[in-house]
Amino acid sequence: MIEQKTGTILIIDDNLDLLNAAKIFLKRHFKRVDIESNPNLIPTLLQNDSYDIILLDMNFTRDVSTGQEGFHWLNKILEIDPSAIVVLITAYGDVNTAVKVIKQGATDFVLKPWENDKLLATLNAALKLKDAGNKVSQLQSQQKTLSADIDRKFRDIIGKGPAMQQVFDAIKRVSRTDANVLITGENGTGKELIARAIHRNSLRDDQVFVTVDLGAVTDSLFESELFGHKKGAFTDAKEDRAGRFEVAQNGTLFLDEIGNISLPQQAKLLTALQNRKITRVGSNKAIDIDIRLISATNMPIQEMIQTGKFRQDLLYRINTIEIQLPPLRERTEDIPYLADHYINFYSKKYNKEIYKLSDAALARMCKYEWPGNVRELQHSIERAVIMSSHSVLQPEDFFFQSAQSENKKDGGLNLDHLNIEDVEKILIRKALDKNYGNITQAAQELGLTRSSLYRRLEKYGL
Ligand SMILES: Nc1ncnc2c1ncn2[C@@H]1O[C@H](COP(=O)(O)OP(=O)(O)OP(=O)(O)O)[C@@H](O)[C@H]1O
Repeated sequence: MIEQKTGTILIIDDNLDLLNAAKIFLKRHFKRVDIESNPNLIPTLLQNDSYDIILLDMNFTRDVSTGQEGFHWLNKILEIDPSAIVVLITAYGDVNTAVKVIKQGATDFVLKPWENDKLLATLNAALKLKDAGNKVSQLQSQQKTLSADIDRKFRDIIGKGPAMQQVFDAIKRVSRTDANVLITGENGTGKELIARAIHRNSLRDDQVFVTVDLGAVTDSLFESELFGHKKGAFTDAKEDRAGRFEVAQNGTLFLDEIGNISLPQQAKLLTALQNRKITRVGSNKAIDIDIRLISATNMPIQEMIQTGKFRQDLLYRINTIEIQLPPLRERTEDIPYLADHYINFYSKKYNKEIYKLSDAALARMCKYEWPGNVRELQHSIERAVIMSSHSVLQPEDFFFQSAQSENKKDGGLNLDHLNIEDVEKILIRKALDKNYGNITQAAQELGLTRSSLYRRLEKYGL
């Protein structure tokens, strides 16, 4: 197979013989080699074309050998393109020249007269550096686009009532402080939404926001998921891998469902947070970590501390500031605004002409308990928008209507003797039956994430 030549090179030197000889030799190894004897044309050349490497002489005026001209043109090139890879051509091979050249921003230098093999080796190394730089900036822009895409769906936070206004106020106060924040609230109250808003308004907003659903991380993978591992550390460790702490370096780490981790896991997490260092599984090298930590839970953490299920010292580490998100049933004043927001959103998405809720539907919504909170409301509206054939949504367009009436039919349950867990169990069984055991659909219907539903199935032995 013929190897594809890569790399574009511009050589600038006042010696035409040298230029031609270099071009003939380098053309055999690189995709394109341009030559120029007049350095004054450098700005025009760089505006019209892009080069992977620029090979630049240090002296252009006859009898001048101070190298000042080379530095002048080096600065000009870097002004035009700060990521340019410039290799200087110098007649002096001393350490002073080398240090000066690199300090001024050149990548390397070659000695005149050069040996072709050495020149080739220098240019190949410079090309590798350019490729690596290109890859990094490509990955950075990919990462920015991906983050912006993920973030878009978490942008609009609706909350007109006093409870959410207090939350907005807290976001404003804490965002730029770098303090650790614990967000508490039932499923679907918007904990991740608020965590992302804090990150977006923080001093780290141009860095990554990394989430870990601790409820979905198994015991055996906890350390490797959070702290990473070295190749061979365990059977499945086929290669070195960074954990979430490292991936979040300089950014924000969002530990969701922190109330779900076991005591040994809490101890490991606490050590990492206290020392601000982590060690990959199978390695003994500690890595410094600089992250802003935001955690969230729907568990009653204070009760868990009383019963010895959550460590007090870990809580102190994570809850410098605590933000409590009220359940939707306690802020019904927000329901009309949330409903409007999601009706608009899903009407556009599904290309339907649906404008609003009927008064009767809104009244039903305000009475309903919303166990899955805003996520459940969002899904109910999505479903209603898809299914409805009229432009104003009616109570019968909503699933909760039938679920509740079915509940009543269901063996005439006496609600006075049921606790929350009993009701949860009934609702989960119903959702599973209705969706023929499909976890994703049942979870959606209940306004839960798949992992939250799995945890409940385990808890209730369903
Ligand atoms: N105040 C709000 N305004 C608009 N949308 C909201 C609001 N609160 C929550 N949502 C929406 O509800 C859904 C669930 O929110 P989010 O994932 O942040 O909740 P959560 O509390 O983290 O849930 P879980 O505990 O299940 O992880 C998301 O689609 C989110 O955009």
